[in-house]
Amino acid sequence: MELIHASGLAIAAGRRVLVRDISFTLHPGQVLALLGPNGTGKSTLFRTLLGLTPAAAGTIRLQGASLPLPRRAIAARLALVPQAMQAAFPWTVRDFVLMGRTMHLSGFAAPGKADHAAATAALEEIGLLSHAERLVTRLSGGERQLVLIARALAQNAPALLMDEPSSALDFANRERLADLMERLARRRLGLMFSTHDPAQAARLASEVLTIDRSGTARLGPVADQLAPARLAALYEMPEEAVRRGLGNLLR
Ligand SMILES: Nc1ncnc2c1ncn2[C@@H]1O[C@H](COP(=O)(O)OP(=O)(O)OP(=O)(O)O)[C@@H](O)[C@H]1O
Repeated sequence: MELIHASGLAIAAGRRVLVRDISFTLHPGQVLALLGPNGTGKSTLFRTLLGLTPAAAGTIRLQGASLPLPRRAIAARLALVPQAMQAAFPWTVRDFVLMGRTMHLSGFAAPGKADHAAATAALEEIGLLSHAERLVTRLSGGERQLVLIARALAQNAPALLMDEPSSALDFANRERLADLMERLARRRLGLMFSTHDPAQAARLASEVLTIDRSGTARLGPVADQLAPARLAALYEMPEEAVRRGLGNLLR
């Protein structure tokens, strides 16, 4: 069963079409990287897949069901790790992660045993269990990013959209996240993540979707998409500069 299927999709910010003709499929166990210069529409693509921003054209199917779908039906199929936490309220880490369970609760029902167990498992998975009673407003940027990942895991959706999930993480936590993503893929979750780091895409993904400044989307295997000439065209920079930037990745 396809977790996500996008066909002829055009994404827009307000009335401005950002990217035309995006087509891709995410299968269970697949890791798909999303690469492109700043402001080309990566976050907007995620918002569109989640039904939060209307598509300008094309179709999106989540596990065979076409958008638009009720919020709960989307949340049962797709979880998002957003780029940054917008938490003005001093929730504890545990309560914040429990919000990932909202779609499993009816109305204003209080979280039950299964919800607490899912939140605990998610915190444990990301190594945050000892931080469960801290306030999210007092966490560092990297710790907040880990909490966002835990909240998405607690949702128990079969597919995860991760918007630059390691941008604030230190080297050790980046490696832990990479290990976690590999574990999740082995458990047959589908993962789609945006990154500005071709090395991270090369390490984790089998396929790469790129969006360039002209609004063109291109899908292909990692080896083709991350070739220096292709990256040079994508980022509009000299191939020599790409080769310098990639350094050891090419050796
Ligand atoms: N709510 C909004 N209203 C109007 N324009 C928006 C809105 N959100 C985003 N945009 C515009 O849409 C374009 C794409 O933004 P988006 O955040 O999707 O890019 P991105 O590829 O994720 O960027 P980055 O790599 O910098 O995170 C940008 O030009 C941005 O200014």
